[in-house]
Amino acid sequence: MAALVRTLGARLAADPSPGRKGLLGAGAPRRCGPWGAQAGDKGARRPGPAAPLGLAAMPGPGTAANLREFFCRDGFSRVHDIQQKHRREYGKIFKSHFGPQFVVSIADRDMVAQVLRAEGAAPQRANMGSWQEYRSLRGRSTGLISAEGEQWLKMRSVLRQRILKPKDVAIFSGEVNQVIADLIKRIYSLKSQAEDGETVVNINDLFFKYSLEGVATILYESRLGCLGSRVPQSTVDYIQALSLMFSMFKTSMYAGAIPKWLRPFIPKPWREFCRAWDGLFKFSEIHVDNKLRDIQCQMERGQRVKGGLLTYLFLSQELTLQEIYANMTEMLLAGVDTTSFTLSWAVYLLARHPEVQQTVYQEIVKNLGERHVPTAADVPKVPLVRALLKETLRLFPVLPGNGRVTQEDLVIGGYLIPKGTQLALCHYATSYEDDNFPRAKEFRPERWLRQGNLDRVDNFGSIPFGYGVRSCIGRRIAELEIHLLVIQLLQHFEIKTSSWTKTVHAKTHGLLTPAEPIHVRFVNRK
Ligand code: HEM
Repeated sequence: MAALVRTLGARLAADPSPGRKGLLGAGAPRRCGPWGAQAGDKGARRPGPAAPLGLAAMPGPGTAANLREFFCRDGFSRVHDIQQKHRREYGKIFKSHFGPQFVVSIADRDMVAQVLRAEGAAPQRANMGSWQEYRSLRGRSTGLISAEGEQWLKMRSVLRQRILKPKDVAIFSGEVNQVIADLIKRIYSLKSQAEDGETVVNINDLFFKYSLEGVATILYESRLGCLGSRVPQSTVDYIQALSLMFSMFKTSMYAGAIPKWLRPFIPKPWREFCRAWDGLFKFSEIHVDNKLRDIQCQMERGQRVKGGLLTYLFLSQELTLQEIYANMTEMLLAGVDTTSFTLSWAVYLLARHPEVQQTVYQEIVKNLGERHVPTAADVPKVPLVRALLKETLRLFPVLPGNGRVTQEDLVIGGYLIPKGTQLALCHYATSYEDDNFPRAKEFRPERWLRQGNLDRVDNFGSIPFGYGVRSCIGRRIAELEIHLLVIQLLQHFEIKTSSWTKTVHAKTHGLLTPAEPIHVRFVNRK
């Protein structure tokens, strides 16, 4: 590893801006957005009409320090902490090198807003070279996450018609409620096996199965059986591939960060990266093919074919079969851990804050009743449930940072940032700024409640689903799964800390995850 650090360090020192001529300030700007240095330029180092500074003048950790932080001090598990540390040390905008990549980090609400509001028609999130390379190696298509440009625009315009708006996903309330009914049964069964009759250990395991079952029900229009006592083998294989993908997070980061020419010397990261993807694709192909066979049978019998997202994709023929496989694979990857970790954090926060839990419960009972099974139409009647999710994602944004590659020269914070620069938007750091959220460290869901119809509680300091045309396409699915489950959990149980519930810390493991398992007591309401 030391040799790797030395080699990368030497290459970066020799070529501080790989692939970009003039990145460190040399070369004339091609075009700056009309928003320019003055608009919302809260963090500018040299305000006013002065010419923007070049990147050479931007502060930031040195290459060697950054490599040490990430590769030797396990910085990959502390991405969220490092954001805050660098924000304190270097200010709201700073530069760093990560492997062969040069990154400008932005840890300021107004600058983040400036970047995202200025996006073009097909924003690029990050260099997806390693994802794209795997796909072309195996003859597979890219999906929404890995695609760029025209290809992305085409797929996004097809998928957005079916799942982007709350009303599109409201129709899945019935299916989601069936999954919730199974989860509640499972909780009763786990409680009955516990010594105290109440404690469920490692709730993320439970919510992982719920999220996988829930999102697969919507994406594949079929049940996987994750919440039963015997999980089918193909699902077990998938879970293994998924955990390989995440446990290999660091490895897959290395797979992207390690240049190709180093692969013969360090083959494992790339090999494991491909193995994990093979498993994820295989699972999607099995379920997509099953659905396709079903539809063919129905058509042969002369029946009218009706269905959800996948059926629509087959019948409309707007995407090729390879594109359907790729999108189902990438959406499933994006839709399971994100939802399950968010649920784990929400339940943890409710257990630790009984007074908040009681207020949310009272609102549910008052506006929906003690046993009414809610649908999407009921969610606006319990604004505190929505506020709870927003506050959970503010404190524990499952994606602590996001990325954009600039598509034209930009002036941000008084610096000229050339087209093609990788930006890191530090959402975790901005979520904990008192200026953005008074008493930011405190869990106060009510901060998200609207005072009146005209009041909008938007805040670029916390945008856990991203923003704009490339924001999370599964947001409404995740919200439906989480809102409906939280309502029913609180209708059935009072959630309490167990004697084992300690303060749980966050660590970055690809996503912002609990560093320790969370155990809680589900106490029956009646
Ligand atoms: C709590 C749950 C979730 C959170 C916090 C979350 C967050 C995010 C974020 C921050 C992005 C990047 C947005 C941007 O670049 O502006 C994203 C993208 C994406 N998410 Fe989610 N997500 C969640 C659940 C889901 C679910 C359930 C699905 C699928 C059903 C999903 C599918 C996707 C896809 C496909 C993209 C890429 C979109 C594109 O590039 O066009 N996500 N998500």
